[in-house]
Amino acid sequence: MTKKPVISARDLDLTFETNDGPIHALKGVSLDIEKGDFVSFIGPSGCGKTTFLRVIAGLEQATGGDVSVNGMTPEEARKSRAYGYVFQAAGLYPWRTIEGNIRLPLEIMGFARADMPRRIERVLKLVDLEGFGRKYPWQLSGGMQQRASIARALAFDADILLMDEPFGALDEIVRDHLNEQLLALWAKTEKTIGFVTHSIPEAVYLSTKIVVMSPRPGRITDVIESPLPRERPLDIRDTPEFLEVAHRVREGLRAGHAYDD
Ligand SMILES: Nc1ncnc2c1ncn2[C@@H]1O[C@H](COP(=O)(O)OP(=O)(O)OP(=O)(O)O)[C@@H](O)[C@H]1O
Repeated sequence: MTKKPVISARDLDLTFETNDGPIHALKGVSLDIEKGDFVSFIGPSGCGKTTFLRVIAGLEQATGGDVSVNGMTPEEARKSRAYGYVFQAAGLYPWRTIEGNIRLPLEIMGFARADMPRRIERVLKLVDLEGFGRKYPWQLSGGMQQRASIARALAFDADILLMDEPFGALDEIVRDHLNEQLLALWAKTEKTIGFVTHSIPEAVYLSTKIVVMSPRPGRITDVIESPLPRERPLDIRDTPEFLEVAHRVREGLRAGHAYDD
């Protein structure tokens, strides 16, 4: 049986018209993401990672090509709450408690009030923040805030989670811990995840598929299907298989840079 991709991009182009002339942010981008895939987008600054994620999310419109998300246009998918989106900065409202922040999208989407405490409890548990719902964001560490923002993206049960460099601002130990927790969460929830990162080890550790991108114009230069098992202890990073994938990503990034000179 062939699986139908959850997200499918065909020959995407996106040119931003700016005062300094057009910027070709995406060119000829084609990719299939299957249900339950964990796909990382990696590449140098300006290669279009965020733009691609935003096109999938229906927050940006491609100027050419096609995208489908759950068989719908990105805009329809956005309206039908097909995905949760986690931004670079946790972006929690400081005047709302953690519970209040998680409740916000549920309020906007018109979920039944009576149902909210149960949902909030469940997602706080998923990100290991039980008991922190009544705290304010400033009472939590950076890593905990980022987990709270993941909980907010999970609260309305979307099958797809789009994450734009969620752990970029955190120190390495915290990041390792969150990577482990994210993998556990992914295994438990069977979500399809699109994840932007600058970090080779992070991309290799997390992903079933690694998409290497390169700038000017932003395009995909390599798609690596990970040979690593889905269950991954942190020390898998010392295995020859892991290092081999990391090497291929690094080579891909290097080739993209050479093109740039
Ligand atoms: N709204 C916009 N208007 C004009 N240009 C834009 C806009 N958004 C992005 N760009 C440009 O498109 C290109 C791709 O940007 P994008 O943010 O997608 O890259 P990125 O790979 O995510 O970079 P980073 O790793 O630094 O976040 C860049 O040259 C950027 O300046």
